[in-house]
Amino acid sequence: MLDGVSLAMDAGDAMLLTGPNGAGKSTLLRVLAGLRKPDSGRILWHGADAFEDRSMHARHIAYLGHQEALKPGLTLTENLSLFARGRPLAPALEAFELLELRELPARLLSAGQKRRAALARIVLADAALWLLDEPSLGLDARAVERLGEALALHRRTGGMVIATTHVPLPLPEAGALALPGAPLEAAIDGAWGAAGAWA
Ligand SMILES: Nc1ncnc2c1ncn2[C@@H]1O[C@H](COP(=O)(O)OP(=O)(O)OP(=O)(O)O)[C@@H](O)[C@H]1O
Repeated sequence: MLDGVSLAMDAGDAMLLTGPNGAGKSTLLRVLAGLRKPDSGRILWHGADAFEDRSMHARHIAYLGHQEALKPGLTLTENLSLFARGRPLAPALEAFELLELRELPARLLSAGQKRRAALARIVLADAALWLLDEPSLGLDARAVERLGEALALHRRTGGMVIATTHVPLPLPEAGALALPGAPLEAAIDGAWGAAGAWA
């Protein structure tokens, strides 16, 4: 499904992954995140193979999947603290207007608030490469604006973004990679493969 896919990123770059349902966008993101090994091809970070040193690769990555990965019984502050490694929470909470909700258990957050919390975790991660699977899913217009500001700040400071989407995202001057989708038999055969490199 991902045969022949090749992309390279530099500091400040952004890339949009598009394509029909089932085209392999989420799969490619998971491969890039080091969560799934490609059948063939390589992921290189400054020339070093990501799968030879997964913990090194993980340090460069902040990955947002479809699930928000919040512990429902913990407050937002407690949830984010799990990822903070001593970094202050306030800038990440502020970026998505979550300060007033910080003492609420995650189970009481609305779908859009949970998405904002998951995005705050990405900001907090302080990672060079953000891998975002449909980051604007469930966000209202104001939150999409805040997302745009967070993305712009990340890129201005040398960060990189790869995002899947079915809708326009506030990501100006992003490159685009359209995955065409694959015949059902190819998906069933498990024709995985990816090649990628970024300087
Ligand atoms: N672990 C897996 N084993 C086998 N097939 C899988 C696995 N995960 C996903 N697939 C299949 O791979 C294809 C690509 O899935 P993927 O989630 O990457 O698509 P997508 O482009 O992100 O789709 P969407 O736009 O619906 O989010 C689908 O046909 C899916 O059923």
